[in-house]
Amino acid sequence: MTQTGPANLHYLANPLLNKGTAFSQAERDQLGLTGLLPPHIETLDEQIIRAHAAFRSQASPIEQHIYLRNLQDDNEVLFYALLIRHLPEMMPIIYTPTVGDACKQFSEIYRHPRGLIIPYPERDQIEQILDNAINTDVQAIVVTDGERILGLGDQGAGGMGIPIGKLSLYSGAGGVDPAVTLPILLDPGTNNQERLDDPMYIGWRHERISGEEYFEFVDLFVQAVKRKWPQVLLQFEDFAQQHAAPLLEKYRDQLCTFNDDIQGTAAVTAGTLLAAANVTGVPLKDSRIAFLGAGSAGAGIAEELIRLMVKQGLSEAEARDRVYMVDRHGLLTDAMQGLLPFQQPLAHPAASVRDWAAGDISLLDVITHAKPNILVGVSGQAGLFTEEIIRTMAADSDHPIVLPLSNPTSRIEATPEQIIHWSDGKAIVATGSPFDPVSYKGDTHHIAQCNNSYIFPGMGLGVLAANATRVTETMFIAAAEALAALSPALADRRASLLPDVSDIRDVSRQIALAVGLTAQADSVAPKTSRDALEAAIAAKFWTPHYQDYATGDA
Ligand SMILES: NC(=O)c1ccc[n+]([C@@H]2O[C@H](COP(=O)([O-])OP(=O)(O)OC[C@H]3O[C@@H](n4cnc5c(N)ncnc54)[C@H](O)[C@@H]3O)[C@@H](O)[C@H]2O)c1
Ligand SMILES: O=C(O)C[C@H](O)C(=O)O
Ligand SMILES: [Mg+2]
Repeated sequence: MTQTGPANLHYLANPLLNKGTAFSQAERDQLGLTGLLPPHIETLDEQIIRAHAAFRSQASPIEQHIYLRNLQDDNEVLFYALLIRHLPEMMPIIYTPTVGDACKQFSEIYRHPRGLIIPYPERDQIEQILDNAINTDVQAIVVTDGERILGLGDQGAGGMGIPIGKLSLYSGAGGVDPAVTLPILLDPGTNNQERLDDPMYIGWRHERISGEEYFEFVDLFVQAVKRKWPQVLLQFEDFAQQHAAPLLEKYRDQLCTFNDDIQGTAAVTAGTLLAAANVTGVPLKDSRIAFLGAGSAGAGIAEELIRLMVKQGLSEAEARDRVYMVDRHGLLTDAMQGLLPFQQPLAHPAASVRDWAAGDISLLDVITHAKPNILVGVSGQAGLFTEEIIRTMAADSDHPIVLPLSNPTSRIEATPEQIIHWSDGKAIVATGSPFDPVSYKGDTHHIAQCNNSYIFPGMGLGVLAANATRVTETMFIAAAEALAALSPALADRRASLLPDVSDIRDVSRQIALAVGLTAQADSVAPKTSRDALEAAIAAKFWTPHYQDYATGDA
């Protein structure tokens, strides 16, 4: 059937359908596209080369981000084909750290609609808003409310950059068809005065609603999602500390959901530390672990490590005794006022650490007295791992493991270069944001990127391929163990603790298998054979390719 007039826009304006210069002559004839496109018909490969040159010609990472986001809003097949071919080069642009700048500048760089925005004043219309999604078969949602964007705090509606970036990795790293993904921003206002004062701010210009009103708003959203897409996987991302854990507890048994900052981070860190244990020869159960930052990520990681230490033979009390959480007011103890419910089980008896300091027990006090061999930074504050802290730690440990996980790069607790120099080359380092290898005294230290991006794409693929209805803690343990088993450091102690980013699609497939098998064992997914699950993962795994609209071939 030959189409003429505006109907052809259907193909050009929908990024899930558009092929740009790759529309064939037959398609151009049939869809009424002749004259709208330059005459030279390109292959996807040629388009990738041209798009890569254009990407390279951008003057700065944020310009490159803007370029890629525009390409994504124009032609998703080309965007993903380009991204997958150049993942190590482009991941830091569409994701951490550049996505942090994109969130800060979201209003200035806003070009096209993507996903859904649900402002608080429109809370009575959530069902209609969900109906307006351009993709109807929605299987995976990432939602944020913009309140704790990386370590950059409240970015209001600018937080939308994060669900967009995370879902780009669902498809780019996890093989989930972009047609089934949906980024969502809940906009309950912002307390970021700079945004409220900015005439260009595109969000709801109002201070954040809070308390009961806030939880009711989120509940209206979750219940509407459950009604419209009962099977959907709902990933919560970058919610503030006072909301993240309560929302997870409230919804984890109501639908297929997880909190990436709590659970995804826990799994990637556990996987990194299981791999590190093979390098150092010190099993996790014999480690002592200090955290700077006892928030969503810190507590999530701590609880996961405790579960693993118990699995390795410790009692829960023994495992808890090995974990030290330091926050703004020092080491968490049971004498502290105002600990949040999720922090309380991680507090040490005050009596057991009474002699460590006269007042608040600092991280340095913890390093001095507890002599941890593992130090994790999830404070969102730059520079807190001082030279004295690292030197003190290295003096007591042959292989100190130091993980400054705060993102983006500007928030890191200490750079790999600093840590390796201060520890005289002894430290094993992994970071939340990407870093180049460090040379020190003739050795090259590879810096793994310990970021939940190694987990959530495979988790998403596994949940969808296995038809899981819930996300359990054991599924995250399985993901951590699968990741650790893929560590290049198993074969070569000098290699990175985690697989190269260029291998992340294979990593995601392996994690998906482990997650799917565990979902079946946990009875949250229909039982199948391992072969059938592998086949389901392979069938679900999307690679960018063009459909032939002339013949109807997919
Ligand atoms: N690498 C990853 O995959 C990954 C995953 C999740 C979070 N993160 C990063 O971790 C950081 C924290 O995230 P979160 O979700 O836990 O946030 P959060 O707000 O829940 O927790 C941060 C905690 O750090 C504490 N803190 C702040 N300043 C401190 C100081 N000077 N000394 C000690 N503690 C201090 C806060 O009181 C809070 O409890 C962010 O920068 C985030 O980007 C990284
Ligand atoms: O987004 C990231 O890079 C990791 C993590 O989810 C974070 O909030 O820092
Ligand atoms: Mg996050």
